[in-house]
Amino acid sequence: MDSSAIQIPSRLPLLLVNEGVLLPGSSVRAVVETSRNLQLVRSRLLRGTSLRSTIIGVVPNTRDPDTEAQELPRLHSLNDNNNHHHNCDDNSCIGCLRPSRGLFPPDPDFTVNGSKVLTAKEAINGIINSTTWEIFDTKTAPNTESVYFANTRRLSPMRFQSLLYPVRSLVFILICRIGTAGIAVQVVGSNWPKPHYTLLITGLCRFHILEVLKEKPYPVAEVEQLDRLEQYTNGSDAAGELNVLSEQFYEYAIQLVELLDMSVPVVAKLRRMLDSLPKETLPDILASIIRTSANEKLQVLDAVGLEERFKKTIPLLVRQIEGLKLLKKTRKLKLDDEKRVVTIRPIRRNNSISGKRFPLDTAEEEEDDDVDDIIMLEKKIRNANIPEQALKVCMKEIKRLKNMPQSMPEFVLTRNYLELMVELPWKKSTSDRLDLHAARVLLDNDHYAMQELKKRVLEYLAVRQLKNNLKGPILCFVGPPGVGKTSVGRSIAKTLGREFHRISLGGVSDQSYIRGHRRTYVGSMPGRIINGLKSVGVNNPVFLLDEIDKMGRGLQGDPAAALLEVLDPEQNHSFTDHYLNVSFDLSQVLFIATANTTATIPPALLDRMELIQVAGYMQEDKVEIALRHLIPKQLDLHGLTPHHLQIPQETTEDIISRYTREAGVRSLERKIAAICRAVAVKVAESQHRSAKSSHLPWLPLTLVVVHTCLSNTQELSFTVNPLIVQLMQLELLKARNKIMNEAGN
Ligand SMILES: Nc1ncnc2c1ncn2[C@@H]1O[C@H](COP(=O)(O)OP(=O)(O)OP(=O)(O)O)[C@@H](O)[C@H]1O
Repeated sequence: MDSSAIQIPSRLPLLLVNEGVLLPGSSVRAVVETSRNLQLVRSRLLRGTSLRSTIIGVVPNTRDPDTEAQELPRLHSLNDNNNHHHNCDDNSCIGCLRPSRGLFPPDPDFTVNGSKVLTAKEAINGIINSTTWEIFDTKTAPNTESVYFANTRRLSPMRFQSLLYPVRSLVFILICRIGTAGIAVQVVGSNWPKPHYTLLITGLCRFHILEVLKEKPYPVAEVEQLDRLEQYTNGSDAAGELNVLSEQFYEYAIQLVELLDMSVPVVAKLRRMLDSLPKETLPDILASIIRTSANEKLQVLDAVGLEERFKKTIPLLVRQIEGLKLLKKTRKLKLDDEKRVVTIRPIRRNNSISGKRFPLDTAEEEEDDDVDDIIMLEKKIRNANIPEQALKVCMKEIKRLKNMPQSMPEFVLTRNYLELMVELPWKKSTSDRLDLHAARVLLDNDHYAMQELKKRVLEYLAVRQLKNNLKGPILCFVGPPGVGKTSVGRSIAKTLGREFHRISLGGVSDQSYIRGHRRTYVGSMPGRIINGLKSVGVNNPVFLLDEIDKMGRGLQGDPAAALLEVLDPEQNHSFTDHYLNVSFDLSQVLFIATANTTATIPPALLDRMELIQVAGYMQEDKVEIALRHLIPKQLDLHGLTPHHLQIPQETTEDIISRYTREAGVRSLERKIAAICRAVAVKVAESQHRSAKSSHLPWLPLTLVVVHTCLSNTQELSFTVNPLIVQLMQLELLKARNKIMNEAGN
C-alpha cells in the first residue's frame, strides 16, 4: 500500500486495543466489548455513511476501561511530573527512561533501554535512536509548556545533542502515542455471550497523537500523519544507507519466500507483492506476516524513521529464515532416516500423485502417510480377489483418490468405499459340512419336539448334499412368538458349519435398509445385506430375515420390493446395492425367513418362500423344553450349576401354569432367568464363605420360598444348596421350622 497517497483526517476517533498490533498494510481482527470502544463502533462506524467515517485510529497496548465512568488511560501524558519512577539523587543521572509504553500499567517486557538510570550518553543515544520519545525537564518546568522537544523526530542527532547537554535532571518518558490509522472494512456484531463487535481493520499509516480533544463517549484526538513518502526520499545523507538497507531487506524477503511453497496461493501473492510494492512498505507488511511477538511488532510500529524500521525488521526476518532452514533440514534428515529403515516401502511418492508440499507445517508428513496409505489400499484391492467389473471401479476410484486433496470431504467417502470393497468376501466361503446324521443329532440336541420343522429342514439339507449349488427355496418359519423359529435358524447354520447373521426387519419401512444409499447422500451406507456379508466375512452365510411380516411401507420405497431381488434365486447372483454400485453374488447365501403370520407378507414375497408352520407347544412339551434346554441354558448363562439350584418338574409345571400364558416358551425362559438371578446374588454373596464350608454335605432340602422374583407371592418349592439357604435368612428360618416339624412328626 502506498502510504504517500493516503491522507487521513486530522481528527481521528481512537480505538484502544490491548491485544494485537496493527501495522500499516496488514489487517487485524479486533474484538470490541468495552464501553468507549462500543460507543465508537455504534456512533461512528455503524452510523457513518462516508468512507472517512470508517477511518479510525488504533492505539495499541492500551486498555479501554470497562465502563465510561472509569478514567481513560493517558494517551498523551505531557504534564506528568510523577512519572519519574525512582527518586534519583545521583548527580550523574541526567534522567530516567521509563520502560513503559507510556500507558498504564507499564509493560515490564518492554526493554528498549531497560528501566535503568541512564548515563547522559546512553540517554542521548536512546533518544536519538527513537523518534517518538518526549523529554521533560521535571525540575524546572513540570508543566505542558516544558515539553520542549515534544516532536523530536524532526531533529537531527547533532541538534538533539546540543539541546540536551545543557539540561540537567531530565526525566525521559517513553510515551506510546504512535498509533495506526486504519479503515474498518468489516463490522460483525453479536449479543452472545455479551454485546460485542468484531472489527476487521486494515492499517493505512502511522499517526502521532498531538492532543486528546475529548474522552467521552469515545476518545477523539488531533493527530499528525507520520508515514509520508517525502520522509523516505528526502534527506540525501541517509538515502545511501537507506538504499543499502532496503536492498538488503528485499533480498532477505526473497530468500524467505523461496523457502516457502509457491504453490500455496498466499505465498505466490506475497512474491508478486515484493516486486510491485514500494520497498518502504515492506518492513511493515513482512513484520505482520512472519512470526513476531506483540512487543516486536510494537517496536516496528514505533520505528517511525524508515532506516530504523529496516534495522528493526531485518533481524526478525533473518530469524524466520534461519528457523525455516532448520526446519527443512531436520525434516529432510527424518525422511532420509525413514527411507533407510523402512526398506519395504520403497515408493514414498508415486509420480502420478501431484505432491502438494507445505513445508511450513506438518502437512507434508501427513500427506506422505496418506500417500502410503493409498498405495497400501491399492495393493489390498489387487489382492482382494475382487471380480473384474468391481476391480475396474475400484481402480478408477483409487485414481481419483490420488488426485484428491485429503481435506476434501469426498476423500474420506471414497476411502471408506474402497475399504468396504476390500473387506467384502467376494470369493471367500466356508466349506459346508453336510452330514445328515450329525445334522439330525444336532437339531435334536438343540430343540425339543418341532418334528415337522426338523423333518423339512433335514429334507432340505439332504437335497443340498446331493446337489451342491441348489437354487433352493427360501424357507420361512411361521408361528407364534417364542416357539424357536430364530433358534432353529441358528442351529441350521451350526449344522452346516456356516456363519450365521440375523437381519431384523421389524418396523423397516425404507428400501435403503436393504439396498443402501447412493454414495451421493451425506452419511450414505451400504444396506443390511452387504453390511452383514462384511461382518461375517464369507459369501455363504445363513442369513435369517427375522420378522419379515413386520416390514412397513414408507415414503422411501418398499423394502419388500427390494427383498424380492435378494430372495429370487434367478436374480440374486447379481444383487446391486446402491452404495456399492457394482453387483454382488448372493446366490451362495442361505436365506431363512421367520414370521408370526403370513397375512401381512406381500404376495410376491410369499410366493418366493416355502412356508413351514411351527405350532405352539403343549404343557408337556414346555416342561420338557424347560428341563432339557431352558434351565441348563439359564444356569449356564448365570454362572450357576445344578449344585446351586435345582428346579423340580412340579415347580416347572407350576411356573408354566401359574406364571405364563403363551404359545411359545419365551416367558417361561424369562421366569427361569429371574429365579436364576435371585439365586446368583446369594451365590455371589456366599463366595467367600463357600471356601470355608465346602466340606458341608449336600442336604436334599425342599425349601418353601416366597420368591419375590416372580410376579406374585405364590409358594413354590425349589431345591437349593444349604449353603445358599444359610444366606437366605428368612427362608432359612422357614426351612428350619419345617425340618423341625418334620422331625417332630
Ligand atoms: N423346541 C425348543 N427347544 C428348545 N428351545 C426352544 C424351543 N422352542 C423355543 N426355544 C427357546 O425359546 C427361546 C425363544 O425362541 P426364539 O427366539 O427362537 O423364538 P421365535 O419363534 O423366533 O420368536 P419370535 O417370533 O418372537 O422371534 C429361545 O431361547 C429358544 O432356544
